[in-house]
Amino acid sequence: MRAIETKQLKKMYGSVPVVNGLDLVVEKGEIFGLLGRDGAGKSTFINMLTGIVQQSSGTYSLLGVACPNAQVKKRIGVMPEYSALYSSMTAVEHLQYLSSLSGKPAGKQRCIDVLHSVALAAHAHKKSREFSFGMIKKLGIAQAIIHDPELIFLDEPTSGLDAESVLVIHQLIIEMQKRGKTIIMTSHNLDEVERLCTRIAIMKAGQIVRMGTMDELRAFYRQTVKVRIKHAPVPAAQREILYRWLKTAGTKLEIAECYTTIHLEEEKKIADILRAFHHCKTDVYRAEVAGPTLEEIFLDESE
Ligand SMILES: Nc1ncnc2c1ncn2[C@@H]1O[C@H](COP(=O)(O)OP(=O)(O)OP(=O)(O)O)[C@@H](O)[C@H]1O
Repeated sequence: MRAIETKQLKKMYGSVPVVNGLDLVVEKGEIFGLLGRDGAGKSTFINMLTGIVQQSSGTYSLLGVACPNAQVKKRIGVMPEYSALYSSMTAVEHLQYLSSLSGKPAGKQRCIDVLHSVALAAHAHKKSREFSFGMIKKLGIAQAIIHDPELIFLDEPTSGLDAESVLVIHQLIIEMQKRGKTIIMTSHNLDEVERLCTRIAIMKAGQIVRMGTMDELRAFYRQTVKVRIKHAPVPAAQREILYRWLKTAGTKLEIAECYTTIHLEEEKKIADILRAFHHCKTDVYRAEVAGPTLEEIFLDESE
């Protein structure tokens, strides 16, 4: 079953398309990562799917049901971007209250169990006015899952949390997936996305510019091979000829005194590069060939 399907989903603010006609399918059971620089449109996209923002055009369905739909809302969980908390209510009281609003009131023990799963059980009975930023964030995740939803939206679930809490949240996300839940998450933590997500979409200016599993993204980029060469300083008389040649041989050339990095379309061009250095009377000490990391893919795409 499809957890999410959007067709040409669009949001305009004035004349600016902030989300520009997105077609996306997320299958049930996926942990789907949305990446993109600040302002790429990730939150707006999620806000449309969760009914917080109304789309300008296009359609979407959640859990196989055309939306917006009040019944489906009960089957999804949303971590709020900014939690509006009642200062005199404890964590447990918040969860009890919020779950009752969702139509699936949670008992005290269920609340404590969920707080435990987000590493907040120790503060279960603390009033929210005494909460730190990290505690508020964890309560936001607890709020998203308290009613045991099938589809969970997490907007930067671990940003600002300490390392131990990050691990607890990662474990929670993995366990939820094992229980058949679908998770869609945004993150600026590329390691996290790489570790957790079954598929990743990279957003830029309201559009998805690249999407796939980590292996697919890597395979796509494997077409360009990054070669980093450590070499002797290039003799002044040879510089122009070598640099001109390198520019025609590859893309994304970075030149420093004794290091040159170049992206090549084909691996077999590496030999030509090394010959060019030799021809220009420059000793090569080391040549490293690297596939792209997710960070490089992300930065390339969102430039
Ligand atoms: N209510 C609004 N009115 C006008 N413009 C808005 C509104 N909400 C968002 N925008 C603009 O839409 C664009 C996308 O914002 P959005 O918050 O969706 O990006 P994002 O990818 O989630 O960024 P971040 O990673 O910083 O959260 C930005 O240029 C933002 O300024």
